[in-house]
Parts: sequence; C-alpha cells; structure tokens
Amino acid sequence: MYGLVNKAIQDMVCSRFGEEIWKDIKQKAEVNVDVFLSMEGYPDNITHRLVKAASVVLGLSSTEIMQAFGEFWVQYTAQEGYGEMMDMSGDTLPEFLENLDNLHARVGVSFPKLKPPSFECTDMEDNSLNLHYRSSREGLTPMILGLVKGLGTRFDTEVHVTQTQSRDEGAEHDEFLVLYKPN
Ligand SMILES: O=C(O)CCCCN(CCc1ccccc1OCc1ccc(-c2ccc(Oc3ccccc3)cc2)cc1)Cc1ccc(C(=O)O)cc1
Repeated sequence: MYGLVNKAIQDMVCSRFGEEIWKDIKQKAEVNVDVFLSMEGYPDNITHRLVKAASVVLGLSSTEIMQAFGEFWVQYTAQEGYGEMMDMSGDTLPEFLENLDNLHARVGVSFPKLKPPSFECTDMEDNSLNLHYRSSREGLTPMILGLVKGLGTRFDTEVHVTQTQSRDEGAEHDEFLVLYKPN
C-alpha cells in the first residue's frame, strides 16, 4: 500500500486523538516508521497492524476504525492534492463510483506500484445501484462502507449502504446495495 494510506491513518488519529495516542498505536503495532512517505510502497501488513492496534488503543472495533478511515480518506485525498483528479471522476455519487477504476488507472500510470481494487456498478436505477468490490487484499471491506459514506458527504447526497454478498461467506467478491438521494 502506498504510504499515503498510512499517512492518512496517522492524520486521522492525530487530528482526532492527538500525537500521544498515535505513538501508543504505532508502538502497539510494532511499527517503528518515523515518517510515512506518501509515494513509498509499504507492506499491507503495516496498514493492518495499525488498524488492529488503533482498535485496541481506542477501544473501537477494527470495523469501526476502517469505516471511519474510509470516510476520512475521501476528504483527506481531496485536500492532499487529489481534489482535481476526484473532480474529474464525476459530479455525482453514482458517476464517481462508475469512474473509480479509471481514477485508479490514471494514478497507476504515474505510480506503478499501485495495486488498486476494482469497482463495478450494476443495476443502476435513479436512486440505487449494486456496487461490486474485487480486491487482491483481504480484510478491508468495512473501509468500502466508509468510502461510500464519505462520497455521500462529498456529493451532499443521502446514502445508505448494505453489504449483500460477502467473500468471507464464500461469495466470489463483496457486493453492496447502495441507495442514494441527492439533497
Ligand atoms: O485495496 C483495497 O481493496 C481497498 C483500498 C481502498 C483504498 N482506495 C480507495 C479508493 C476510493 C474509493 C472511493 C472513493 C475514493 C477512493 O480513492 C480515491 C483515490 C484513490 C487513490 C489515490 C492514490 C493516490 C496516490 C497514491 O500513491 C502516491 C501518493 C503520493 C505520491 C505518489 C504516489 C495512492 C493512492 C488517491 C485517491 C485507494 C487506494 C489506495 C492505495 C492503493 C495502493 O497503494 O495500491 C490502492 C487504492
């Protein structure tokens, strides 16, 4: 995972709980990286250890941490220089979700170590769609719930996401029913 992800986790924790809590989390995760470099590739395991340690230190479940992080990621990347790229990816929540693979392909051109998941939208109706999430990574599914919630905020759109298929329960990939209503 690019360091930008671990940096975003750090910024979320520091902004909400302070530097001391972040130090505790890094210590518990046995991660002794001083500064995460956005454009450096880090083992996914570091991200998983930081999430696990944050859930212990903060007394929240890993699912809650990943959902909060997904929501935070949308605003974080927009303010960390990817705002234009996000603007180009759609003016509405369904448009953005439909263009997500193109967004990743664009980032991947410059940063070949990117290993993006794939998102596919089917059964598009006025206020609903099925979102298919396929990834080479395990255990980040709750982040997708948060990401879609974060997009709801970004597009001032009421959004309700329920997972309808789960890889953990034997499905080929995770699938979500996304209900949305622009305000
Ligand atoms: O792998 C999984 O199964 C779950 C990953 C969920 C995280 N993605 C979130 C995608 C997303 C979903 C909804 C709304 C917005 C989203 O992201 C927009 C986005 C996507 C990628 C980047 C990005 C930009 C530069 C990156 O790397 C850098 C950073 C600085 C300098 C050089 C390279 C890495 C990701 C920025 C915004 C983004 C992403 C982040 C990192 C990677 C990767 O390192 O492979 C792949 C994808």
